[in-house]
Amino acid sequence: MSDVLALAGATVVRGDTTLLDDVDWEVEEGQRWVVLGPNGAGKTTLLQLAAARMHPTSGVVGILGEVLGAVDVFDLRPRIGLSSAVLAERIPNGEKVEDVVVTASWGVVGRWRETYEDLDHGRARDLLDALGVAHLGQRAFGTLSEGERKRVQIARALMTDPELMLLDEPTAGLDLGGREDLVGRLGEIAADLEAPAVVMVTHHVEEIPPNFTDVLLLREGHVVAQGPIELTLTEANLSETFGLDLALEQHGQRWSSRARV
Ligand SMILES: Nc1ncnc2c1ncn2[C@@H]1O[C@H](COP(=O)(O)OP(=O)(O)OP(=O)(O)O)[C@@H](O)[C@H]1O
Repeated sequence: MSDVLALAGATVVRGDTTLLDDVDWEVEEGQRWVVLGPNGAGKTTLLQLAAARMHPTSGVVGILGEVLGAVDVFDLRPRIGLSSAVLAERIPNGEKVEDVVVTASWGVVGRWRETYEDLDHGRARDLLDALGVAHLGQRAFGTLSEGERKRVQIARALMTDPELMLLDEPTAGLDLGGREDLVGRLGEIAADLEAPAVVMVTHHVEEIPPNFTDVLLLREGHVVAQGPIELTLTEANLSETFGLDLALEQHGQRWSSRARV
C-alpha cells in the first residue's frame, strides 16, 4: 500500500503559539481516519496541511506522493476533495445547488466544456442522490438548511473523483435525525472499496461513522494516540485527549461517551 499522507515532524507555529507539534502520521490507501480532539486541539490546522492549503513551519508533509514545498499546490489540490465550513462560506448564496457541485470540476480538467457538460451534470445529480439531496438540485444554495448544505458540500468534494477526501466536522450543527442519516451515508462511503482514503475531523465519538478504520487523537497540538480504532479508542486515551474522566461505550460499530460522575 502506498502513502496518501506522510507527515514527519510536522510543526505549525503562529507567533508564540504552537498549533501542531512534531506530528508523525501516515494515511494509506483504503484507510478511513477520524481525527478527534477538543476545541483548539489543532484538528483544522492538521486538515489544512493535508489539504495542501497550509505549509508546515518545520517538518515534512507528503501528500499523494508529492512533498509540500516541492510541488505546485495548484496541481495537487484538485486531487483532494475538501469539505469545510470555511470553503462553504465562499459559495455564493444565489448559486444553484447542482452548479455548486458541478463547478468543483471546472478548472480541474483542461477539456472542452461543452462536450462534457452533460456528463458532469449527470455525475453531480448522481452524487446529490447518493447524499439524499437530489430533490434540491435546482434550489439556491443560500436557501438550504445547515444539514442540506453539509450534504451538498460532500457531493461537491466527491465531484472531482479525488484520491483523498477530507471532511472537517461534516455533521456539526445537524439535528439528531440529520446526524444519524449523514453518519450512515458516510459509513457507506467508507465501506466502498472504490472510495478514496478519507479523513474526517470531529469533536464527538458519536459522530464516528461505521467502517472507519483508524483514529488520531489530538490535544493542544500533540498526538495523544493514533492507530486502528478498536485498539486506540480507549477510555484512557479519550480521557487524556479531552482532559476529563470519560466513560466510553461501543455499540457495534458506533461509540458513545460521557463524563464519569
Ligand atoms: N494564525 C493563528 N495565530 C495564532 N493562533 C492560531 C492561529 N490559527 C489558529 N490558532 C490557534 O491554534 C489552535 C488550533 O486551532 P485549530 O483551528 O486547528 O483547532 P481545532 O482543533 O480545529 O479547533 P475547533 O474544534 O475549535 O475547530 C487554536 O487555539 C487557535 O486559536
